Amino acid sequence: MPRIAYFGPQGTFTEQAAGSLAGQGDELVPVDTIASALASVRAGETDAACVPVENSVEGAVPATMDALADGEPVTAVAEAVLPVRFTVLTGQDTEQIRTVASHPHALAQVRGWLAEHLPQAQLVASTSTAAAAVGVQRGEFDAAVTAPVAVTHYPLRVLATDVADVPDAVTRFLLLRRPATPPPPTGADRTSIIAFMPDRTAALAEVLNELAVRGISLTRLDARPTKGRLGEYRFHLDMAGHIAEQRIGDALAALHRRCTNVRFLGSFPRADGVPSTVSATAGDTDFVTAADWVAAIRNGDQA
Ligand SMILES: O=C(O)C(=O)C[C@]1(C(=O)O)C=C[C@@H](O)C=C1
Repeated sequence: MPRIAYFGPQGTFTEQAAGSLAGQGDELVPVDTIASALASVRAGETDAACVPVENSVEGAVPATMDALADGEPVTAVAEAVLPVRFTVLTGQDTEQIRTVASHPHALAQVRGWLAEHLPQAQLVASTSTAAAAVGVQRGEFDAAVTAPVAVTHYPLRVLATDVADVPDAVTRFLLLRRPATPPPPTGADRTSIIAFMPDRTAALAEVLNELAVRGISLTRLDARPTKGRLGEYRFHLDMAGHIAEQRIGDALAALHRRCTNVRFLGSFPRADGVPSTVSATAGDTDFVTAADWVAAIRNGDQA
């Protein structure tokens, strides 16, 4: 039976995402950190891992960026986008709540609500929203900001539901496997890479230009320090399109020439189903016709 590791423990938003991406009969395996979810796939202990990648309010999840960049390559084969509204669970009377724990991304999305309803409480970072609920059960914290499903696993008092400073917040999750042939293109795909840049003037501008001249639309650009010298960064880029498409393959080949290293993180269908727009001169046939023309010249065969 295929096993999917997910960022747990039971009752996280990631468990919900993993459930929506799993096939029938897949076993969901909770692990405590994002790094250990990816480590279990790399080691072959599980077949896939589900982790959060970005939130519409708080941005990228740094632990996921680092776990994708370090270690053996893994590639995304699918994504899910979930609405994120929180439930506040407690084991105390409201007046006695002194500490509220959750994942830092979750705390950041309910800061306004906490200031209004629990102004006396100190905020404590936990490894995940569900880990905060476990902490409340153990008496380590007085309240936890969790995913709505957490209450089915951790029978605590529900202090509030539907809590969100930004009502339409969503988080995007990836399903990752050991590298294999990407799923076939659908016309509404995303390609994800990490570009390790040389320390050279305009290096990032050159990379972005390679995408721009091929009419490729970026859907995300995030920087993370390489943890080497101060000022050295790697860039996480998501773009509309699939590596099977000529303009994407051609652009990635150009980045391979320009960057210190490019890590391919997958081409997979977009959860929002938005089709890629292809400019008038960057369709697959434009590239094939152009390549045939060059080949003909090289063969002394110019029409
Ligand atoms: O802790 C969880 O429940 C998670 O799945 C992690 C996570 C995140 O990393 O952003 C997922 C969605 C919410 O934005 C808050 C926390």
